[in-house]
Amino acid sequence: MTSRAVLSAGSNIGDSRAHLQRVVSALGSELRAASSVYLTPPWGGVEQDDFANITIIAEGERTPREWLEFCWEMEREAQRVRDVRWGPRTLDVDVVTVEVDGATVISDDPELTLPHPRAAQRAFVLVPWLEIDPDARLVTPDGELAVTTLIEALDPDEVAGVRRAGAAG
Ligand SMILES: Nc1ncnc2c1ncn2[C@@H]1O[C@H](COP(=O)(O)OP(=O)(O)OP(=O)(O)O)[C@@H](O)[C@H]1O
Ligand SMILES: Nc1nc2c(c(=O)[nH]1)N=C(CO)CN2
Repeated sequence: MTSRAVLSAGSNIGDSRAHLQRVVSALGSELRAASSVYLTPPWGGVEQDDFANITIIAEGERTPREWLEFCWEMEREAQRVRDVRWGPRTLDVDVVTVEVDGATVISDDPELTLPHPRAAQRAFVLVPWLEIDPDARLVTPDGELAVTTLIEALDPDEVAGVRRAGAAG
């Protein structure tokens, strides 16, 4: 079984670039592509510092659940404290979507919902993803859509707020 995961990582506490870089490094030979680091205004209505975000493509023999466990492990290592929903954090790693043997995995399990139910609304996920995969597509409740189409549907100010800040690392 070969699986391909798109992961989104964000940080707005501490050395954000270092937190993101550790995720990239931890993937080792499973890393296929990592976007530049983007500085992004906070999404979700909580007043807080801007985030640094990256989107990553990884490939390996992991099940979807094992990709989630990788995300948890990364968050644990960054000593993330669960506090305010959509609030500040040292590191947040989400599984955006997983393909197993070329087919998109669909799951409504609250512990691992796939594709991630809010990814289509998040410029901080989609813009970096497009950088590393110009043909990226996401399965949404409205069908499978090109990431470019999803970005066009977002608030242009939100998209413009996602600023490339240089290579990861
Ligand atoms: N696709 C997914 N990727 C990561 N976590 C998920 C996913 N689907 C469900 N979850 C569950 O969501 C729980 C809460 O995640 P987390 O605290 O990172 O949420 P959040 O970052 O505040 O919000 P959001 O889910 O909107 O990014 C996780 O413990 C995990 O079990
Ligand atoms: N720009 C941006 N906003 C967020 C982010 C994030 O990674 N980037 N993560 C959040 C946690 O769910 C809430 N809001």
